[in-house]
Amino acid sequence: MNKMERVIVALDVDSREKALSIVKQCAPDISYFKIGKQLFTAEGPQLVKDIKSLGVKVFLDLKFHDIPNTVANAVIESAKLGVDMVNIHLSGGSEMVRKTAEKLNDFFEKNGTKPLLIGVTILTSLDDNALKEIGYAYNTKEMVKRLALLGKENGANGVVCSPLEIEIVKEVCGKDFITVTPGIRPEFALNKDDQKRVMTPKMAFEKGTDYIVIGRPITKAASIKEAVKKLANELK
Ligand SMILES: O=c1ccn([C@@H]2O[C@H](COP(=O)(O)O)[C@@H](O)[C@H]2O)c(=O)[nH]1
Repeated sequence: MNKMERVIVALDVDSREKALSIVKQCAPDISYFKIGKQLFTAEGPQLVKDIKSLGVKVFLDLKFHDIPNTVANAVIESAKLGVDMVNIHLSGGSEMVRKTAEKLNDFFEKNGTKPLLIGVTILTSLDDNALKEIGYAYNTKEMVKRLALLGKENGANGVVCSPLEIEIVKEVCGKDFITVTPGIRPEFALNKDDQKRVMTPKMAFEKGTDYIVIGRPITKAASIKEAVKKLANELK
């Protein structure tokens, strides 16, 4: 896959019309889109199916975090929508991850297809001070490493982490364990907004990430088409 095929654009908008307009403006250079809590809450599962029917890939970013039975069943409902990637919070614990992975494997046996199961490690909006405030005993790098291992050992296909931890995740979990990295700020839009652990897209790919997630630098650009072009140039 070339780099642009590994760019996931976050559709963080409040309506179907806006989401479909972004998808159209990104085409044909970008073919992977992320539906998160805002858009899903506004428009529901039908929009997920409709975006999938355009022939693009969908990452359903609902970051499930609950008791094992609830998370596993919610992930199965996501799989039924035909999405390509789903995620859960790894801080939900090993039993939650294992049960979800097992249920997804059963789903695969019956349907011949399943989404990638990706575990969220530490949100890219958090830094070491924020982890201290929450009461975590380790810094961001160590926490990401520990949670990534927990994910790998219990059946996740990869993790969401910041680009700063790509190398450590690959080192401890192996190069085939997928990294999905938000916290991406291209040279043409370096404002961090609420992100703390960031990197440029070019550097993130150089560090070995599998996918980058990018939202506002593209979706809030004066011209989405122009921003996509600039991103493609940066990645050349
Ligand atoms: O740790 C995480 C997990 C998910 N996200 C999501 O990625 C995008 C990033 O958007 P930007 O506008 O490029 O900052 C957004 O949908 C988040 O919910 C993340 O940023 N960090």
